[in-house]
Amino acid sequence: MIEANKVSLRYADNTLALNEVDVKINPGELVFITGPSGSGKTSLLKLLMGMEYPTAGTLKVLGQPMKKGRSGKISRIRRKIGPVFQEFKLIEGRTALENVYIGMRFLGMSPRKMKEYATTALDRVGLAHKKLSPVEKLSWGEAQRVAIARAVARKPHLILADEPTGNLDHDNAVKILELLKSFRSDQTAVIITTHATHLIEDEKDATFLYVNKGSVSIERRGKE
Ligand SMILES: Nc1ncnc2c1ncn2[C@@H]1O[C@H](COP(=O)(O)OP(=O)(O)OP(=O)(O)O)[C@@H](O)[C@H]1O
Repeated sequence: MIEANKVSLRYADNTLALNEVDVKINPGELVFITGPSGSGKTSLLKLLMGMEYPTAGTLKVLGQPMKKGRSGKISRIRRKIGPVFQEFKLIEGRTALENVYIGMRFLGMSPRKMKEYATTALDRVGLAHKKLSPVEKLSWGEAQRVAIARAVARKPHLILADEPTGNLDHDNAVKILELLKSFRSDQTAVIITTHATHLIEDEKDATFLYVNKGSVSIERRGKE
């Protein structure tokens, strides 16, 4: 589902954010990306989302080569990806339900189906009772769960979460990780960057990508 061969990313100012990364991720994998601040974790997620392109090497996501000039095909791939980024980009003045709809707007679904999927997603994140609340009236943790509902409502094949445990106390960080992990399925891989290594060190069935100064090493644990 993801195949990176000697992928590098050099930004316009010449910063080498990723250096010859080789990684293969299979459908249904749970992946944690860890590493020091500035090591390249977000850059890796941006490549997977098609927000940046490799400046060397080859990257395929869900069978699609991720390179410049393929924006039509890449936007079709993006529909199969559910991103949860640090700044949630929820739309104020709109309800939780409307914010989840917005994530599905380009999928060509009927309004009835969209409502059904959005309602199910809000239910899964424990916010059915807040679906008609404007998002600015929600707590930070609730807003984060709306962002997760928005990412998962379309039933993506790949969920990408950038530092979802940041800004959360221990109990809520554990809950958010459990919630994200619950969306893993045979078809859906879940990839999470986190600084909270103490919360994931006991994971027995997961893949760990350790990023250090743009290099990535991989450890696979569990059911092979
Ligand atoms: N748009 C950009 N232009 C130039 N350099 C960038 C850009 N974005 C990130 N960088 C640099 O690339 C390197 C990797 O950054 P990245 O954001 O991927 O790290 P990170 O591991 O996600 O860090 P953090 O844990 O602090 O979020 C850093 O040196 C950063 O300063």
